[in-house]
Amino acid sequence: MVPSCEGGPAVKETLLQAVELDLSRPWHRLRFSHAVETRFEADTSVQRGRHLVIAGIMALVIYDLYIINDYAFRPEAVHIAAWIRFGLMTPLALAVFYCIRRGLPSLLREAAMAATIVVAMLLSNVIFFLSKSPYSFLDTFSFGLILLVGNIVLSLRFAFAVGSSLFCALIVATFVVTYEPMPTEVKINTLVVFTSSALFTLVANFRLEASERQSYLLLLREQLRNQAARKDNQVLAKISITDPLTGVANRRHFDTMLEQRWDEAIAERTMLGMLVIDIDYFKHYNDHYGHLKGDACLRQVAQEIQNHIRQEDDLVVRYGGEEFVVLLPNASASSAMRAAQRIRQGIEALAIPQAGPGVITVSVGAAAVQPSETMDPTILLSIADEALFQAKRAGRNRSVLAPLQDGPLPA
Ligand SMILES: Nc1nc2c(ncn2[C@@H]2O[C@H](COP(=O)(O)OP(=O)(O)OP(=O)(O)O)[C@@H](O)[C@H]2O)c(=O)[nH]1
Repeated sequence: MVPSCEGGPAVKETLLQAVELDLSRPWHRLRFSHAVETRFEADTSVQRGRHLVIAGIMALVIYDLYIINDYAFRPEAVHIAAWIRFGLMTPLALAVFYCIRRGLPSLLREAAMAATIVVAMLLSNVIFFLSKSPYSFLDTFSFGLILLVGNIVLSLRFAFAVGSSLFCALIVATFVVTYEPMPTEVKINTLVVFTSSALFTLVANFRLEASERQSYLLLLREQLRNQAARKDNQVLAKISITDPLTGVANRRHFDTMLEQRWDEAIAERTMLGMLVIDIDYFKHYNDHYGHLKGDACLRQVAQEIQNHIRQEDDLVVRYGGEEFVVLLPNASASSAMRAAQRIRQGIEALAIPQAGPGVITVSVGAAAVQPSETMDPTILLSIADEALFQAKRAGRNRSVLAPLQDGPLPA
């Protein structure tokens, strides 16, 4: 029985609270709160159905084998016993098992199984009652076995175990008391033995269900807690690599990814491209509109850069202040330059008004190299940065491709 953990975080949160509450419920309360009970049923119903059917078939086989018993000490009634066992009890029980196997709602499933126990008890009483054999009543002592099957082997849910035990007691009492050939002392003894069997098996039944439910609660709580912890870890991991203002990657993540992409490029013998993007005259914008508007502008620019890259492969990073870096795996110098132009034009097209005349623009330094073991990955950043410097010097709002292009760099 493994609890499943479906549903969103909020659902899991409330479920966890409900589980905690259920764990502190009074010892005599077996049922859980509604949400947990529903989950318990969903998680256990298939396995429980299977258990009921397998244990039920075993019990039925033994019930039918009692025909040997009938033959041994009430041979004159063996036909009627056979008819009751094979003609009535067996088809009825098989029909119930079939329905359970197909899937019944929990209450119906338990009720059907409890009713099968009551019918087995009724028919066993009918068999001994109809026989004229002087020893026929002897098997009333074994009726406790039927309780054993219902309350322990099948482990009927406690309420149903109590119900079926009461019905069985009523049936046994009725048949035993009205059965003439049985001496009174034996009747008393039969009823005492039966009642004690009922009580003992009910105590065992309660403990079985209580411990099954307790184990389920503990397991479910463990799973929900683990999931919550995993979720928290994922959130923390994401926070640790994200720039809080713009939502793109931060510099720490860039350092890791640059190394990683560099090694991949060496292994796969591919080019690695990079863009360094800097907003032009951002100080003017900030001074004119204030820091909050400046922040909003940075967010817009970051989003626009994101719009022009390959979402799965490329990485946008806020490198610092108003400077962004884009890492472009498997990109030649010309494709890095095309990406630079798309981004630069896209940002200009946003038409964010600058402090003076015109709109917010960016300058871009683009570079691409073929990485090798003898080179340091930071060289790529240096040459892209140098290209950015050229773009700024040449008047801004432009992209400049670093002179070292598709060929390998000197060590
Ligand atoms: N609003 C805001 N401004 C920032 C942030 N980080 C850096 N800045 C501002 O970005 C501006 C950068 O200015 P400079 O480095 O002088 O560069 P510039 O004015 O863009 O000039 P050029 O780069 O030469 O075109 C400064 O005014 C910083 O205060 C930030 O997180 N939010």
